[in-house]
Amino acid sequence: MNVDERLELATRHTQEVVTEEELRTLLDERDEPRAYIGYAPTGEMHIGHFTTMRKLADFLDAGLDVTVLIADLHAHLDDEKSPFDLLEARAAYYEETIRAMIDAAGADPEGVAFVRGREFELDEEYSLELLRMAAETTISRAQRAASEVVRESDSPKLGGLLYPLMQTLDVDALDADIAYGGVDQRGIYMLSREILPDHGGDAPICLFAPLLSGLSGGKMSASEEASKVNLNDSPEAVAEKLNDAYCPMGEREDNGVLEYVQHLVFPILDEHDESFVVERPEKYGGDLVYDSYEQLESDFLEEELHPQDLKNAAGEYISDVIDPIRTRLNDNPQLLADAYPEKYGDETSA
Ligand SMILES: N[C@@H](Cc1ccc(O)cc1)C(=O)O
Repeated sequence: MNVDERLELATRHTQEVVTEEELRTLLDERDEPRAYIGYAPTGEMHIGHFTTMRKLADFLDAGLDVTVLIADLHAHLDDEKSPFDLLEARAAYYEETIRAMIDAAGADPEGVAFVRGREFELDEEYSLELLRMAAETTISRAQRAASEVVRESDSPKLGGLLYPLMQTLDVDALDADIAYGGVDQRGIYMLSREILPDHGGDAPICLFAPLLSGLSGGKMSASEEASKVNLNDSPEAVAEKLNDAYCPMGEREDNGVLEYVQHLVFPILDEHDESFVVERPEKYGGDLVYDSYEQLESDFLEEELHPQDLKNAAGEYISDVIDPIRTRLNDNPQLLADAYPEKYGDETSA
């Protein structure tokens, strides 16, 4: 593969690359540059996570050395989203689910390194550099950097300010050339680009995935169950969420159904050389077969493809795509029971 091909693979379906020139140079100079993505194990994982994660398959194909950081301490630093005594259980659930997602995306999870934050974030050298950074960074700068990520509150805690500094130090500790994440991570990594060179590291090249709409229109919300498909939702639950989704005839804006078909379903179908089939009775014109998202979208915008038909088909494809992950989680109910005892604990603790 030449540099252009690797660049195209590494950047497709992303929203922003900072900067493409730096990335090209990196790919040109190095056969196996290092990329990482971090996840703070807080709420349950959903198809938004899967969409972001799917790109790791592209990274591996482009010859990158990929690390997934399970940022356990960050999950607690962010307004105690995860209680301290649940960090290990949530980290275990995230790691297993992420492995299943990588597998379902057509890549080999064995080819990805997994690391927990606390394995290196408590090292002396790391801690010392963190204190130096804390001494130099203003509260308002740290707050601004983390504002899209750390939960807002009327009385912000110190943990949320250390959060972006530690995320910055992680880049260096993991020796990553590339930081990848949702575009909500942008503020933090722009801070990293600015200050890391003064702290013994290099400014990371950043790749940002788009943040997709929720299914009920507007942003996907962790607290709004109907707005997202969880990775352990049954086929019936997926069908129901899709059926209730916001998907007005001929409209693209805030249309989560279209976005998931574009960013999750099509890339995975492409991987298997399959097309997207919308089954329709003969009297409504018969089946529609799409080989590309662009064809599907143009039919939808021209109102050739009815929202209900799209929802039915999208529900089945999304359900198929998450099926191997659902199976892994159902085979090991203890993972969810330990990670979210209030929601799943009773089912298995008898
Ligand atoms: N900020 C990321 C988690 C993360 C933590 C530390 C990192 O180094 C990278 C990413 C999130 O929102 O989930």
